[in-house]
Amino acid sequence: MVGIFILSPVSHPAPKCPGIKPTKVSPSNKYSIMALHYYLPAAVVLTMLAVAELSRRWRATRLLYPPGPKPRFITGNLHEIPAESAWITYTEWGKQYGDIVHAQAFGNHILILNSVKVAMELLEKRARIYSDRPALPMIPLTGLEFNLAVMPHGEKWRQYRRLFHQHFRRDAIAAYHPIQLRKIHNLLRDLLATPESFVEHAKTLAAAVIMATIYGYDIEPKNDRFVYLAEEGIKRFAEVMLPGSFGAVNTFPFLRHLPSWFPGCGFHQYARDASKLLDEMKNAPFDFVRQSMRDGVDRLSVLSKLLQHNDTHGGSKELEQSFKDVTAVAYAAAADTTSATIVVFIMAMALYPEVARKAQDEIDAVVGCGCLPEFEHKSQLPYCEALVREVFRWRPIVPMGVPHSTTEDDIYEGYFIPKGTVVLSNIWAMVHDESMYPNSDQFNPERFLNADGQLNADDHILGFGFGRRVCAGRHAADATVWGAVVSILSTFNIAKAKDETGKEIEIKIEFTGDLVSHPKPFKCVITPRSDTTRQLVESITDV
Ligand code: HEM
Repeated sequence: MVGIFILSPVSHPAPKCPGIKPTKVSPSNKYSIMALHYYLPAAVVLTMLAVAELSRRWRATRLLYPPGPKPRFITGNLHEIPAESAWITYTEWGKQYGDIVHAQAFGNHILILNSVKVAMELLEKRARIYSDRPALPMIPLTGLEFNLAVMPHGEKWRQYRRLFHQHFRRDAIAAYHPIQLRKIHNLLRDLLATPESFVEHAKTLAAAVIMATIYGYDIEPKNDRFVYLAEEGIKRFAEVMLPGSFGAVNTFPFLRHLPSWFPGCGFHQYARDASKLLDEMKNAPFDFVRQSMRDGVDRLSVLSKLLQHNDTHGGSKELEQSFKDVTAVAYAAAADTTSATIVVFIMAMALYPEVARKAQDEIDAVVGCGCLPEFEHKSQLPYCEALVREVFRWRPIVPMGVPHSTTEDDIYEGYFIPKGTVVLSNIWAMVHDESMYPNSDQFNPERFLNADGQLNADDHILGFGFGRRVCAGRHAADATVWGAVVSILSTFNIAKAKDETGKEIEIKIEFTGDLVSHPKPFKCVITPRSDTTRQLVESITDV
């Protein structure tokens, strides 16, 4: 508005000065005066705006970045950032520099958030500018743009996220409880048959639940084609996202324009192969559901519901594509994370048998011996709920979250955070913050209970991330993990394995250093609690 007023032509009366003869105005002079009247104010305003912007930028660049290790010329702090388990280094930096740490790599800014407080301040309260994802060149090259988890914070992401929300929000999850329980009961049978393969069984459970939920598809016990495709797809995703393998092209985007025969440009071939595989991963289960619909088989799955609705409302091919994308992402995001969390639970129970016993006493008192727990029992099992919260806290399996990035310059507590900064939530540091979780290395469900044994208010599972990009499947994940925990505890004991001399074999608490950090192989013994529970598991028929 101010600009419109200033730029409006103003009519000035000619000056009437005695003794001074008015000069005749030549056409060129006339234009100069017009220019003076009309354009000068505009030029002044534009100059003022430019100066204001420059001074804002100047002030911004004069502001300090948050504290952090001193960067080297050109490479920044790259030499100090380990390719694996970076959260350990970042937590050390947190102790030295504080809750918010700044680092650089080849001119790219990295911000590490080491406390819940700053994560809430930036990722939740300032979500408008902290909800983007870093744009890695390998993402479009491999055709991974369909993945909601790496999409930029724009209209397409909103549309996909809404679709996801419709089917995975808290009050939609109850519809999947029967599927979850059916697959969890299969897990119990598998554990009875081959307890030493508990990691494989946890993987099968996670894959089976999500495949049945989204495609209405019951996976084969071994060598399932869809599971194979999905696992290969997840591998490609992890390889593309991690700095190691494609660090060069992800750091120097111009490299993607070099031809594939150019030395060091093998990533083109990799991207082409990955793209084919990802297409197959999306298309194969989609075609299966479409074929079932043509055959008149109602698979009662997320995808068939979406397609039926779309077909009856004359929906578009574009929408159909979005359903294909969203369901494929659900599998990719759910399988690895859920199975790793269940293995963390098994590890914790072998290490802390007294915790398992307390939970078993609670289950026996509420559910009764000879019965398996149901989701209806959840509210009566506060200790078990606290135990599940502690599993998520004790060893978060996505310890660095998924990187966010900023879409605008920002200033936080006097520090300058430039547009395009990669923001990492160091969930590992947050769950080991001694001021929030004393003796944080101990597995202790009581930290989530009040003195009266009821749950306290700390129900924010930090392991699911923050803000608008918080895990879209967290309610489904929580339900599968809860169901697996109480069902296993109600029927089995978990203990450390023993060597030939009868001595317990210590479990090393070691994890892989990937985006999804899995427990490294460990031994434990899983045995039925009693003859009754053995018979109970044997009597499960629906495989
Ligand atoms: C124990 C299991 C799981 C854990 C620990 C976990 C953790 C996470 C984390 C840390 C993020 C990133 C959050 C952020 O950017 O701040 C995330 C994103 C996501 N998760 Fe999960 N997740 C789990 C299971 C699932 C399941 C079962 C599904 C689907 C049914 C799912 C779907 C997603 C999706 C779609 C995103 C991307 C959200 C976006 O970028 O907008 N997750 N998850």
